[in-house]
Amino acid sequence: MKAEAPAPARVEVAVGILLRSDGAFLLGSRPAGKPYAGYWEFPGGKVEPGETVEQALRRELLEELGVDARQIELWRVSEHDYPHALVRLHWCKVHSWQGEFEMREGQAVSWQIFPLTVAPVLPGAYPVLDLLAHERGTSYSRD
Ligand SMILES: Nc1nc2c([nH]c(=O)n2[C@H]2C[C@H](O)[C@@H](COP(=O)(O)OP(=O)(O)OP(=O)(O)O)O2)c(=O)[nH]1
Repeated sequence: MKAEAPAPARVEVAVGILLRSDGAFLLGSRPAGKPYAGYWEFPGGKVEPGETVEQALRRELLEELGVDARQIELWRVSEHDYPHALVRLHWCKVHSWQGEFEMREGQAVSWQIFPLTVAPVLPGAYPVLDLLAHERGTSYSRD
C-alpha cells in the first residue's frame, strides 16, 4: 500500500476588512522585502502560536496601522496556494477601531470602493473582493 502524502502545512493568516461608515474599506501596499511586495492587500498577517484569529488581527492592526480594533466579526475563511506558502485566510470585518492611523511600516494605504483604483491586488484576496462586491450589488474586476 502506498503511504499517503502528508497534508501540506497551512499558514494561518488573520485579515481585516476595515469598514468605514460610508462603506469604504482599507487596502495597503505590501512593504518591500516580502513576497509580492508592492501588491495591494487587506491589513493583517500570520497568526502566532497560541493566538486566536482576533488576537492576531488586533496585534497586526496595531503594529501596521496604530489602531486598536474594537468590533471584529469573523466572516469567511479561504485558502490560497502560493509558490511560497499554502495560506488559510481568516477574513474578519472590522466595524470599529480606536486611534489615529499611523502607517508604521511605511506602506501606502487607500480607502477603496468598487471599482478599485489600485492594482495589482494579492490573488488570495480575489474571492473576498468578489463577495464584498456581490454584497454591494456590483462585481469586482481584476483589470
Ligand atoms: N495581510 C494579507 N495577507 C494576504 C492577503 N491575501 C493573501 O493571499 N495574503 C497572504 C499573503 C501572505 O502569504 C500571507 C500573509 O503573510 P505576511 O507575510 O504578510 O504576514 P506577516 O505580516 O505576519 O509577515 P512577517 O511577520 O512574516 O513579515 O497571507 C491579504 O489581503 N492581506
